[in-house]
Amino acid sequence: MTTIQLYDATLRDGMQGEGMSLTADEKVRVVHKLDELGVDLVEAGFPSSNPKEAELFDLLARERFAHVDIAAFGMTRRRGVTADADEGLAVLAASFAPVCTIVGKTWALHLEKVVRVSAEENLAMIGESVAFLVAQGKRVVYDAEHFFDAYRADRDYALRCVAAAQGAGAETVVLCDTNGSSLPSQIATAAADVARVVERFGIHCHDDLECGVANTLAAVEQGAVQVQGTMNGIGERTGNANLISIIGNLQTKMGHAVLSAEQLGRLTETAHFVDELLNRVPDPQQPYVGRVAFAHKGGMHVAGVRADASTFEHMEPEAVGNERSLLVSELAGRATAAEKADALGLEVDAARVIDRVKELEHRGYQFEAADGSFELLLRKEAGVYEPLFRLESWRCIVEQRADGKVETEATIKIWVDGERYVRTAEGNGPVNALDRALRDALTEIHPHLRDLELVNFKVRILDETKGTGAVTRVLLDTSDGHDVWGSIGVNENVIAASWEALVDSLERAMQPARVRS
Ligand SMILES: CC(=O)SCCNC(=O)CCNC(=O)[C@H](O)C(C)(C)COP(=O)(O)OP(=O)(O)OC[C@H]1O[C@@H](n2cnc3c(N)ncnc32)[C@H](O)[C@@H]1OP(=O)(O)O
Ligand SMILES: CC(=O)C(=O)O
Repeated sequence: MTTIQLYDATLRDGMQGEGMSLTADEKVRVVHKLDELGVDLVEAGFPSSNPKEAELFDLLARERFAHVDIAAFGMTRRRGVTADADEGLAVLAASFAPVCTIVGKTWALHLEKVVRVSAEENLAMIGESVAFLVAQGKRVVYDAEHFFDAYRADRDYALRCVAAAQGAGAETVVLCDTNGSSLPSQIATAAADVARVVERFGIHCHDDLECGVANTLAAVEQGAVQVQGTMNGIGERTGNANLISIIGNLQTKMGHAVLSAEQLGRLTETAHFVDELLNRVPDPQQPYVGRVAFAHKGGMHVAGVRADASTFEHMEPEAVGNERSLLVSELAGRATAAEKADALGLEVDAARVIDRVKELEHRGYQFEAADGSFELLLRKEAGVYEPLFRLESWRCIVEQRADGKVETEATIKIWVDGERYVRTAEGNGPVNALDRALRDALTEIHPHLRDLELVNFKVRILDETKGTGAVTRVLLDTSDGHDVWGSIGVNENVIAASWEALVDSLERAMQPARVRS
């Protein structure tokens, strides 16, 4: 089977997306990550564009990569200058990068409105620019910008443009759907035509019609041997074709061994690494690598997965470094409760557990994001639940002073092992003050509760139409540094709802270690 080259454009085209920016050092880290993943070519940037890109190329020149080759990006010579006098091409020629990717025009609209050259002059710009870089010892990738729009406008001229690049020595000619305006059938027709004229062609798609990945695969089916894309599909406008999904599809659906099994197992961590560096929250629904890409919620689905995961999964999540999860909710059936209880080593009446979940969700609870509270519910049903303390009372005072400052103080009175604890604490809000007072008492007996961190606090009003009489749902995420769990509280009073979630979060921290499902 043909070997497909993986070409990552995250650091060039990806950075053309709104809000996308990385420092030169961060970009170097991305290249190392892509190298570990097994990407063949990384388009690191446009070295003649700005000082940061120039600095990046200086940094990259000192790095060593196991597999990846760096491509420097630029464009064909400007009109009216020779290739050897063109400043942009000179920067590419001087770069350490073994590969130079240059973009050139194909579409009459651009010849008329943007570069303002004749069709023949454009062919000369393409051929001379490629030939110049080849003569400088570079491997040249030629990006045929707007190829598919051009093909629809004037098929013969579009084919002459790519033939000119190939004739001048381009290693690969890449068909670009620059405006993302094409559908898979259009890509397939044009790519099949190109395959008759050009030996090695690649594909570069944008996602304006949400067809970026499908279009890329359609071109591969017609013989494309290089696939260009970006991590998580970042890029100009609606983004580029998502290389993560392209890799997943090529490898697991189309039989192209683009990565080793070990490298494929890094797909999820690589996708998340790039999101983290860009300060983006990973899309939970992203195919292959999203947090819920293999999450099952419908009771009938969970029952199927319990019998054989392939009943409701297109592949083993572990193969791409992801994991399966089962979501507990009012849509669950007995199988979900049974699976969760099994993982904790608990024996429960699964039907009763699910009835209880459904009844609680009807009252405003939501267990999907409250795995800690659900675990406690299971333990109560299994008869192995031990409360941390017995509550006598809690009280919160919020005081606004004349100078505008708001002070909060909480007092808790609890009983543990027959002993009464009364504690008062201040906080930056009622929940913080209650947490401090409660943990002040409990850490005397359970010191490790001191290490817990409340990492997320979400409040939702469930019946807005009732105004201040509405029910409030509080979701709390707690971390012990290794594990994060969610807990939930529901009450008409927001502080009471918060207290309930807080107590669940601490009680969950006291439960014995268990297996996750
Ligand atoms: C489809 C793509 O994604 S291509 C990559 C797009 N990415 C970027 O543009 C990011 C980096 N770009 C830059 O830093 C700047 O645009 C630069 C340094 C490349 C050029 O800057 P400037 O010289 O100020 O030109 P500007 O950005 O306005 O671009 C228009 C010029 O480029 C010329 N041009 C555009 N495409 C091409 C091409 N493929 N080949 C030759 N010339 C081209 C136009 O003719 C125009 O020249 P003119 O001003 O003499 O008429
Ligand atoms: C080259 C490129 O990024 C494009 O044509 O979309």
